[in-house]
Amino acid sequence: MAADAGNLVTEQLIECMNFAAVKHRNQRRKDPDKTPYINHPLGVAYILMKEGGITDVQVLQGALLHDTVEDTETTFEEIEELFGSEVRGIVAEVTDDKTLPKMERKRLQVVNAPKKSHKAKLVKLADKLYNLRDLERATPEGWTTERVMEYFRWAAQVVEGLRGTNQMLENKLDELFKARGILPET
Ligand SMILES: Nc1nc2c(ncn2[C@@H]2O[C@H](COP(=O)(O)OP(=O)(O)O)[C@@H](OP(=O)(O)OP(=O)(O)O)[C@H]2O)c(=O)[nH]1
Ligand SMILES: [Mn+2]
Repeated sequence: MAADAGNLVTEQLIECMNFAAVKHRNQRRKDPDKTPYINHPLGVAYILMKEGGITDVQVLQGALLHDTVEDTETTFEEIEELFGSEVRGIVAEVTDDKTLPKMERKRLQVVNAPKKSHKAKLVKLADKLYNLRDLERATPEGWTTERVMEYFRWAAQVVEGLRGTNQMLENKLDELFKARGILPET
């Protein structure tokens, strides 16, 4: 790759990391340590690169920004202005409508997963993989064992609709589901 092209990609990614860090600056994860929220979008992009083999810069940008509109005051217009329409599109596809009741949002994720673009499906697979591993690592404050198990069962339904997208990520998700008895052992 030409040096200039490489520098552009580096700049695009660092712009997103900084934007997400600023937007999520006051947020913490739900674990007892109150981990900074930014660890999550960074980790989702890291999973895509290191475990999914993904180098598509727009997918990685989408991963870094994927919770900014859903969880902060960020707008889609802002994302488009700074990062372009394709990144805006990926973020829009993975953003839940927080005005809907939680059960409806959860149901829509299952129903809509198969209709998502390939790039949005990649971000969703890595998001679920990160969150399930996070649940294995620490139980969010106030969550019962049953609620954790319910999240695994729901995530497995969403992942059903994302299959055929990235075998490496899907295999790692399947290992987690199997360990919980959610998929039949093959
Ligand atoms: N496992 C885990 N999740 C945490 C933690 N802190 C925050 N979260 C976030 O909580 C969401 C899952 O919790 P839920 O109770 O199911 O959903 P809610 O936040 O919308 O109410 C995920 O949102 P999301 O990334 O938008 O994904 P999704 O689950 O909505 O698809 C996840 O990123 C934590 O310590 N552990
Ligand atoms: Mn997320």
